[in-house]
Amino acid sequence: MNEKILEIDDLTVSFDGFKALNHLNFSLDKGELRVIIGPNGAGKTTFLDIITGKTKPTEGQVRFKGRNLRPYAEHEIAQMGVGRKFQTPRVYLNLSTRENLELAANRQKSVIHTLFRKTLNVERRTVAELLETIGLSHKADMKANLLSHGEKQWLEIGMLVAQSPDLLLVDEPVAGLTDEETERTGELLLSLAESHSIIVIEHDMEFVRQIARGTVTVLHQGSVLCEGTIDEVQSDPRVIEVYLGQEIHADGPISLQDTEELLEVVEGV
Ligand SMILES: Nc1ncnc2c1ncn2[C@@H]1O[C@H](COP(=O)(O)OP(=O)(O)OP(=O)(O)O)[C@@H](O)[C@H]1O
Repeated sequence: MNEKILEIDDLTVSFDGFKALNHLNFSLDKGELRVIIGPNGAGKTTFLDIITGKTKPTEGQVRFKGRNLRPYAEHEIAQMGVGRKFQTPRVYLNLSTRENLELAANRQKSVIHTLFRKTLNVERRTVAELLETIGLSHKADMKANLLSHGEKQWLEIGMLVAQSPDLLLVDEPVAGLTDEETERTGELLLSLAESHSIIVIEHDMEFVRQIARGTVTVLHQGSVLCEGTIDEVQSDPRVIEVYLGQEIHADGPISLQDTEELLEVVEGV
């Protein structure tokens, strides 16, 4: 059996009695890139909040590298090797691309000797390597405020990678990007997936098709509705139903093309 980097058992998160996550079970293999999709309100953000320690479970357990995360604060979980990329880039606009990366890399150095990370699993990449990875070597000395939205996203991904996380959590990385930027973001995530475990939350189904090489997880009403390849989940009548918010009655199996058309309709709403 593959080594698990993340294991979530029977997790429930209640907000004043409302279950944002409801008896959710999930696991991620070390080195896996997993895409999570789900309609609005499915619990995707709460799911990431639980892994990073921003929100604590009402019931159930999250284990990262075999360790129960419950006793640890958000910053401690980050030091243990969980990096999160928020939807909106959080880079220092008055600093250059290179300076932003240097800052992120140095921040890691200062915590290297903490209780949790006496040795680094992944050798820290140099700033020059990071610039190359994110495709911004030619803009290394440009102030971040002059970068495009897509370039800021890549810079922030580079800043996360500078901290050598074992697990990267990426929340809707292509919202507001051009088609070309979206494709390049996909290529960047696929190249990072060669050396990291990654969870990507995404709405854009075309982008999901670009990056999903293995299992896709569909969340609905705080639980895992189904898991499978992108083709399997897109042709699963339960997925179509929750995306449309209504029951689909079909005499025969629903074809992938039908599903894609339906999803396009849903996304276009
Ligand atoms: N702090 C909170 N207090 C009360 N309810 C909350 C809180 N955070 C989230 N919820 C509710 O939990 C449910 C799941 O929210 P969540 O943001 O995790 O969903 P999501 O899948 O990320 O949705 P979206 O795709 O719209 O971002 C929603 O119904 C939301 O209103």
